[in-house]
Amino acid sequence: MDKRPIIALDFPNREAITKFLQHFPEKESLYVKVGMELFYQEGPTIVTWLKSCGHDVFLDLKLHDIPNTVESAMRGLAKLGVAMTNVHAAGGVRMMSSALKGLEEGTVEGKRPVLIAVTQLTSTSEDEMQHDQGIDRSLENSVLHYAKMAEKSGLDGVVCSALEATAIKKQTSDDFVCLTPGIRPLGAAVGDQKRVVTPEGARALGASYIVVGRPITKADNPYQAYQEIKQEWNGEI
Ligand SMILES: O=C(O)c1cc(=O)[nH]c(=O)n1[C@@H]1O[C@H](COP(=O)(O)O)[C@@H](O)[C@H]1O
Repeated sequence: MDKRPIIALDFPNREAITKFLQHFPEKESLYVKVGMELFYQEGPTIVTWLKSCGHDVFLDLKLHDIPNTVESAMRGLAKLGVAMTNVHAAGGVRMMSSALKGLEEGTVEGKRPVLIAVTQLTSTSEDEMQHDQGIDRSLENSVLHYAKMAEKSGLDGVVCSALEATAIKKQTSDDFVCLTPGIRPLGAAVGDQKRVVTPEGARALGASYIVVGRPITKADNPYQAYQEIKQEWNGEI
């Protein structure tokens, strides 16, 4: 379990991030997430820059394509030296294994980035999953299925809601990662998320990491919001 909540930097450009990070003490090393909104605008240099500021980066591009394409993309992304990255488990075992192969081969120095697979997005409800994806099982079963496929492919863990973390932990190895977005402190606006859990709830349910965006990025005082969420996540309040 990482003590730092991962902050989702869902901003359009570097200028907006610079403004946001001014709320934080300069020397504080954060764990931040660069997603597609930012990466598609700023490209790989945004990762290099955040790392040079002393932050760890989770590169969330949710790759999902044919195995050969994903393998080559991962081989290139590995050079950025991010701490963690991801693919969609729906791409299947062959695609996930290829992603891992590309990442391993592309890692030139240091440790290979942690590789995890998105199961069912935390914005998806069971009804939506069954209707839109035509999956005739419970949401928890679908997430568990994907988690086992990810483990079989050699991946380090999955992205899921903390609601499924306990069940996943029971059926996978001890160090299997459950990274959980959809985190909302009590009373916070839920927005488009469906399977939400508080920071304290995520800890109690066995999450390995929490990812938090809007409750921090849209707060009047982002640093205070971050500190409160961090304390709750670490069981300090
Ligand atoms: O892979 C992710 O990070 C992810 C997976 C998922 O199932 N749900 C999910 O919300 N995320 C990401 O986590 C972040 C959550 O942001 P907030 O809803 O603002 O806290 C966003 O950047 C999403 O892209």
